[in-house]
Amino acid sequence: MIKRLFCSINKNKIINEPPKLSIIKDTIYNLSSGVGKSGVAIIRVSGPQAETVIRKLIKKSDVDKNEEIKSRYATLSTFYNPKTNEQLDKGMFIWFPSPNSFTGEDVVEFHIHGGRAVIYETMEAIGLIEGTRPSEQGEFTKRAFENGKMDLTQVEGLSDLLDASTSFQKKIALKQMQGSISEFYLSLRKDLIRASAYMEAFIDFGDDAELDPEIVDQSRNRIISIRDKIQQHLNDGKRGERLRDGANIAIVGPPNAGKSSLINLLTNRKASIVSPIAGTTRDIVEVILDIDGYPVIIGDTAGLRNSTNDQIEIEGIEMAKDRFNNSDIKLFLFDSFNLFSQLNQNQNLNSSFNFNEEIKNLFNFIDNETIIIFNKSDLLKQFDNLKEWENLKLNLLDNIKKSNNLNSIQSIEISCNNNENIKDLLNLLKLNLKNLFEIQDKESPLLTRLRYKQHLSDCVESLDRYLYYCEHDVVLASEELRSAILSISEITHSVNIDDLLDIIFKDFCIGK
Ligand SMILES: Nc1nc2c(ncn2[C@@H]2O[C@H](COP(=O)(O)OP(=O)(O)OP(=O)(O)O)[C@@H](O)[C@H]2O)c(=O)[nH]1
Repeated sequence: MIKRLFCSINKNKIINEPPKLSIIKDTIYNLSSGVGKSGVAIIRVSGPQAETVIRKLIKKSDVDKNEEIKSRYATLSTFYNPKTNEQLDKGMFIWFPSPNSFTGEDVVEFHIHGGRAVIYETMEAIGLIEGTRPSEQGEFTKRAFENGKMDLTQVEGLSDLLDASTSFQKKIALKQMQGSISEFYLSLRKDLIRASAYMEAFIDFGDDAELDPEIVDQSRNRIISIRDKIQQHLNDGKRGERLRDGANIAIVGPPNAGKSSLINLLTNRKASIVSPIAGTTRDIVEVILDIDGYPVIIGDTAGLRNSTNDQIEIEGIEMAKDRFNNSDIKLFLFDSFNLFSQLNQNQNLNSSFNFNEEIKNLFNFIDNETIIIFNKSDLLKQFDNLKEWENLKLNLLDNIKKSNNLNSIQSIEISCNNNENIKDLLNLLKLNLKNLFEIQDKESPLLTRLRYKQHLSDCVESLDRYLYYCEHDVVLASEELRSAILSISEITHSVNIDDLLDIIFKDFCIGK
């Protein structure tokens, strides 16, 4: 049996460590507020020279040379160029001495007027002070990470927060930045360490120890439940991906049903061409929308018909079908007037509707996330047999439900021209989006990065191998447990840190 080697430390031995090198870091500065003219601009300075920067820029009377600068206090002051003594601006500064600052270093924030010249001259003046230099992209956050102010998931949360364009994205990013994801993964890690304690102890005791089958069983059961928890977290139904990229919504239907009219109504602008000519939309017209805080990409597709010889339109129809099949929410639009006219001509509810093959094929893909929309309800008002229209709708929905094995089917009647029921349609969409985005298991956070997915999958694989080995080979089983723990640890504190940091901080702005 392989035994672990321990290094014993002789406490009486005097260890001559090499003297520690004190690495003097540059003091970095940059504009932390947005670029461009603004009421107030904030220049952040971080590093050992931060206090010197304050003292060099302000008038002596504002803070006496020997006086301690009040921390976390907004001090009104006039700022001067330390070389020319020319006034730069009148504003405020806030002093955050280490370690209670964003970066963990000494930090000062100058709140000045947001004009280009004021910002430029103030930055130039700070640059005159020895040991200072402009920050690189994400360098403030990098220092915060290096100083243990945040872990990797929190840094990524901050990056997402800066990129968030809808309120749901913001909500999740804020939670992540404040440590919700770290807490979840750290507690999984802790559970794994606890569950592995027995195996480790057994190996440490060596050949003399006997495996207590009951304790092995307990340990194995604990690992199985942790493994299942991770697997459940991994099966998040692509919620995390959707949060970043937006949910895909496709509008499909026969030509002239009003698909472009609907997308224009939902987006409140003319995104797609509306015309009475069938086959107007050929390509997929995509619009990014924020519906109730959820990010959404909505696509208007080519009208589905098979009576065309137009090669471009045929290609557009193929793309529409593909988009429909791969969408999170499908809006299947019909022209109510057209449908009802067919009935009035045929007078036979049971006869199959005159749908073209392309439409009939797509019926197979109608699922729980499809909303059947009967548009142009305004045109129905001219008929006096509307009861039959209700029967016709029920008949059609029933047919689809039966052939697709669905318990229920979502449908709504609207008029794009008269704005009828558009609010109700939006509410239906919001409900569907809520189900898509919001996780049922409140304890488990959203999987917002592919990186987490990879480490978690590695962890599950190691745990599966552990479960296989633990019956026959305790050492190998224990090795697998250790590598499972390492995989989880990598999420918050990656081992290949430099490569990863470069990727993460590349997305940051210079003042962050
Ligand atoms: N009366 C009425 N007409 C509508 C309504 N919605 C759309 N239309 C009209 O129907 C015609 C076709 O509308 P579009 O929005 O271009 O239809 P489409 O489904 O995008 O058509 P294709 O691009 O050919 O697939 C236009 O003349 C619209 O003004 C509605 O609610 N009521």
